[in-house]
Amino acid sequence: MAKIAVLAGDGIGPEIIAEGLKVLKAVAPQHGQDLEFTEALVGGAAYDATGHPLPPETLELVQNSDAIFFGAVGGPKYDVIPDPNMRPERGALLPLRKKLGLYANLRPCILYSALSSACPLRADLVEGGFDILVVRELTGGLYFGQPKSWEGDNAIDTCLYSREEITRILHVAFKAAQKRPNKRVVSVDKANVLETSRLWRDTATKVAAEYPDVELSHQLVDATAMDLVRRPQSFDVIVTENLFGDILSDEAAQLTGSLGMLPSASLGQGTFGLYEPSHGSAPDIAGTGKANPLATILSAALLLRYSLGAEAAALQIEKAVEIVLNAGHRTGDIAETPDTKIVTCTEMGDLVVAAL
Ligand SMILES: NC(=O)C1=CN([C@@H]2O[C@H](COP(=O)(O)OP(=O)(O)OC[C@H]3O[C@@H](n4cnc5c(N)ncnc54)[C@H](O)[C@@H]3O)[C@@H](O)[C@H]2O)C=CC1
Ligand SMILES: CC(C)CC(=O)C(=O)O
Ligand SMILES: [Mg+2]
Repeated sequence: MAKIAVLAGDGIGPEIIAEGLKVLKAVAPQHGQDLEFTEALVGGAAYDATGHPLPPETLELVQNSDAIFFGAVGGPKYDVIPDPNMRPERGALLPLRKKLGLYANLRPCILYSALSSACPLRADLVEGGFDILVVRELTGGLYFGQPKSWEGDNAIDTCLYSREEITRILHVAFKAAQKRPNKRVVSVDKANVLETSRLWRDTATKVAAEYPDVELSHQLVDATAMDLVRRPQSFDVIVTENLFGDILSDEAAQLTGSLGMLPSASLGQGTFGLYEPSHGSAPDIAGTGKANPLATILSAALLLRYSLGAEAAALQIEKAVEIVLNAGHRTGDIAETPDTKIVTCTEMGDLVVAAL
């Protein structure tokens, strides 16, 4: 039996996780997967209940699980907690990633053909769709480097990377590229001004020598941001550091129609992983039924693929999502026109279950 820790979190977290669970519970038995789900508090919900965004019980649960199914954390209510390290993002999500060694964040940005008109780009730029895999380094860089402080009118964040940290994420990217038809990696940095980026570029060039079948190119992050909207189809695998990957993947997500379409897998050395939509807690739509659960449902597929090795089950979910989209069902964020009939978060989950 595989143990899945379910951490729904804040805002739309509980709404989208409910739909992801529905799908997991429907598909797993069809593939001989016996899953045990245990829910625990995280983020603002945990802070409200226990005074800590990552209570020891939650940490213990995840450390004894095979995978984490995660919603989202944070929201304006928690931005005023005096100690920033007690806020949901810095007090729960980042420590979870770091403590569990989840350094590789995979974000597959795929434009489904049914959603081509939900993409904000000109039709001729995305005809035939695109399939970009963003490989984001997740436990280093500016989000974690010390010192980190704000005193009076001065604040500091530290960007720190070791060659070892860069090497291991590059191997993830090159191995992923080897399995894809185009076998191309763009390593994104800011090597014209940042020392960490100079080390990154040097390391990328060295690691590339071990993958002669994969084509490596380097690009500065500002130009990548531009090219994503100018020629998205030119990208295959993008590998980059934590902050750049955070920003570029939201940009790429919108090209697929909505941030509500972008799943993610956060992986380390073994099969353990944390699976969450790439978006946040969307406080502006929480409780309205407007949340798109597809990023979470697609993250459930990644959980089956990477932590449980259940490729057929993962493909079944991905196919079901495609069927639902091809049939014209839309949540508001991916509606093409004001006249498009909108389904709720729960209805979208039900439609995917029905299409499995
Ligand atoms: N992994 C996590 O838990 C993350 C947490 N956050 C936190 O979430 C809170 C809100 O942050 P924002 O900057 O507003 O980012 P956000 O990703 O929550 O929302 C950005 C925009 O996208 C929309 N959106 C996001 N997910 C959607 C979905 N599934 N369906 C339909 N629309 C969706 C929202 O309504 C909003 O207009 C903050 O406290 C932030 O720190 C942000 C990103 C990731
Ligand atoms: C707390 C943030 C780093 C979360 C986020 O924006 C992300 O992981 O994409
Ligand atoms: Mg982000």
